[in-house]
Amino acid sequence: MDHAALTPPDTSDPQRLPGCPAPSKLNLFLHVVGRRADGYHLLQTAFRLLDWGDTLDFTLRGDGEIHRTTEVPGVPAEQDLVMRAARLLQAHTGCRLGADIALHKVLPMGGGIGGGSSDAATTLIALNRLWGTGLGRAELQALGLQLGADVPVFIFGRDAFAEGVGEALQPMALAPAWYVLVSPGVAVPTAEIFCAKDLTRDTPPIRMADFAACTTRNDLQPVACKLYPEVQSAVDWLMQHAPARMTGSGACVFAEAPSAQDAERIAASCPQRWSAWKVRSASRHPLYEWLE
Ligand SMILES: C[C@@](CO)(OP(=O)(O)O)[C@H](O)COP(=O)(O)OP(=O)(O)OC[C@H]1O[C@@H](n2ccc(N)nc2=O)[C@H](O)[C@@H]1O
Ligand SMILES: Nc1ncnc2c1ncn2[C@@H]1O[C@H](COP(=O)(O)OP(=O)(O)O)[C@@H](O)[C@H]1O
Repeated sequence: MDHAALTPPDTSDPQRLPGCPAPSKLNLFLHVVGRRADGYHLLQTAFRLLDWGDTLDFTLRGDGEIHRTTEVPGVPAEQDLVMRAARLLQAHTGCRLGADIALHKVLPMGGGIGGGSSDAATTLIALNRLWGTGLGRAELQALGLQLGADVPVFIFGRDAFAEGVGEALQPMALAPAWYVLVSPGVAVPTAEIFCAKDLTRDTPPIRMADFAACTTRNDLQPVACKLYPEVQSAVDWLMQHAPARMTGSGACVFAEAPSAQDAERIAASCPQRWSAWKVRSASRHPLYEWLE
């Protein structure tokens, strides 16, 4: 399947920000190196931003109310990370303005490609502009972390080597690449994978400088594949074409392709019961320039 590239929105109307992009991500590797006292896991991972994502429209309201104006199957408005992000920014800044927010969802949910987290990050970045609340990148990242471990990287806005629970970020220079992304049609709950008894939690830490030379893996993959056999089937299928790996806590599986044509050809041959896309890397978040 093909999709439109993400572009920055039209900013000509001070009351509206239509078509704000929320890109997806891959975890090129993911090592669990320890566990905090609160149960959260200490990770090392390489986040790669992708030129494919959801889009959101924001319209200013003067009455302080925040509404989601679109239906998102399986995500009631009150549980939507978008609504939680908007309320968090409003409370943090004491802003008296509100917004109508339309979320156009295209990313598979529970896919390990960070859709919900990216929607939340785009909401923080866009409303910070629309409301004129003036928070800087670091403050927005810290706010985003309250919503989820994956939110800060989308505000950071660049490919990153991440440590901690995913919030300690260093920029990473990665060559542009094409990927095949396969969604095996199951949603994997992140918490279930981190809770698993047989998860490897003691992978020795690596240094960012050694990333290219090291043998890496996704420590969450064996657990997800055991609990969700379709994920293992997708890895096995994609492996026939190129070295394949699961992203995040799953369920999506990806492989780098030598060219756009190869990515297209492999995606087109994906078994009918799954979805597959040709996806290009993005070196910057499309809203990167909006923050200092
Ligand atoms: C695994 C990763 C890799 O990028 O991505 P996804 O597969 O979700 O996209 C992330 O660490 C996920 O981040 P995110 O999806 O924001 O997770 P959160 O909402 O913060 O956490 C969901 C649950 O996962 C567990 N969790 C999450 C992150 C972490 N470092 N250790 C954990 O133990 C916790 O049980 C937490 O309650
Ligand atoms: N805006 C949103 N988009 C997607 N999922 C959301 C959103 N808000 C809350 N969620 C919840 O978060 C869960 C996982 O979100 P998602 O980001 O798609 O997956 P992952 O964490 O695997 O990358 C969903 O199953 C859903 O219950």
